[in-house]
Amino acid sequence: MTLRFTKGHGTHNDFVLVADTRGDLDLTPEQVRRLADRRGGIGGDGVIRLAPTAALARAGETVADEVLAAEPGAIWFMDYRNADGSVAEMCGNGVRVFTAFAEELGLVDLAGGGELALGTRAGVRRVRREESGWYAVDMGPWFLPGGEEAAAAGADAKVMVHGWPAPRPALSVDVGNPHTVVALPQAAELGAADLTRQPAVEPVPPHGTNVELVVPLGEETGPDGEPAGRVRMRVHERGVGETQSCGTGACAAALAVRTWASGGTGAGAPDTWFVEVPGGEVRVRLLPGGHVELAGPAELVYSGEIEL
Ligand SMILES: N[C@@H](CCC[C@H](N)C(=O)O)C(=O)O
Repeated sequence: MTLRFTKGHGTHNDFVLVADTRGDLDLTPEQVRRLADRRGGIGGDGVIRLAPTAALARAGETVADEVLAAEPGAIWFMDYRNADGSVAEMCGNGVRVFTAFAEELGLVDLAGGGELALGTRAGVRRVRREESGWYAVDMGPWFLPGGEEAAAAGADAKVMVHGWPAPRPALSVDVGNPHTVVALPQAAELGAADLTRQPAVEPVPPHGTNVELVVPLGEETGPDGEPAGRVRMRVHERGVGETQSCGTGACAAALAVRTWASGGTGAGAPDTWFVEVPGGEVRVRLLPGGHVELAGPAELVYSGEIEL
C-alpha cells in the first residue's frame, strides 16, 4: 500500500499526518511503529490520522458517537497514536498541527476568526487561529484525580527518575490524558535529569502516565497586562520516551504549579502561564467553566509517499 503523508511538528513534538478523508484506512500498531520509526520509516513522536468522525463511529469507537452528539459540526476526528503503536486520548500539540493540516487540505479555513471543532478520544476540541499565527485550543475540562485532598497536600503520587537518590512527591493531573507532575527546585537539576529511562510512578497508574519534571520560574506580566507565571519543563511521554514538547503536559505542568502556588485553591495564582519546553514555548490559560486553553505554533514541514 502506498501512503501519502505530511510531516509536521508543534514546538518540535513531531508527527506523521495521514489524510484518510474516506475513513477506510485501518492503521495497525505495526504500521504506526513503522511510520514513526526514525531510522526505518519517516520518524515522529506520534502518528495522526485525520478521518471523518462518522467513520470512527461506524468502526465502533463510542467516543465518536458522543462527539457527534455533543457537536454535530465536529466532522473531522484526530485519531492519535503514540510512536509505540498505542492509542492515546489526546495530544495538545497534535491538535494544533492537525488543524494546520486540515487547513492545508482545504477542509477548513480559520482566517477571519473561524473555529474548527474536531473530535478526539477525550471529546470535542475547539481551535482558533490567533493574529500571531499561533493556534489556540480549548482543551476542555481538567481535573486532579486525587481531588481536594491531593490539591491541598500538593501530591498524590511519587516519581522516581533513574539516578535520583529517592522518589519525589508528585501531583496527578488529567487533561483528557494522564499526567504526573514533579517539581524540581533548580533548572540545573532539570537539565541533569535522566529521562532516557521510563520514570517509575507510585501508585502505578492503571493506564500509564506521561511524566513532567517542572521548575517554576516566577511571575511576569502577560500579553494583556495580566499576571503570568513561567515554568520550565521536560517530559517523558507515555508510549514514546522523552520528547521535545508535550501540549497536554504543558497544561498539566501549569495547572500543577498553579495548584502548588495557591495551596490547592487556585486563589491568587495567575491564570496565564508560559511553559518553556526543550522545543520552544507554549502558553496555557485557565478558561471560565473549568476549561484550559493551550496556544502555540504548528508547522508542516514536508509531504511524501511511503510504501507500507
Ligand atoms: N505529545 C502530546 C501527548 C501525546 C499522547 C501522550 N504520549 C499520551 O500517551 O497520553 C501532547 O502534545 O499533548
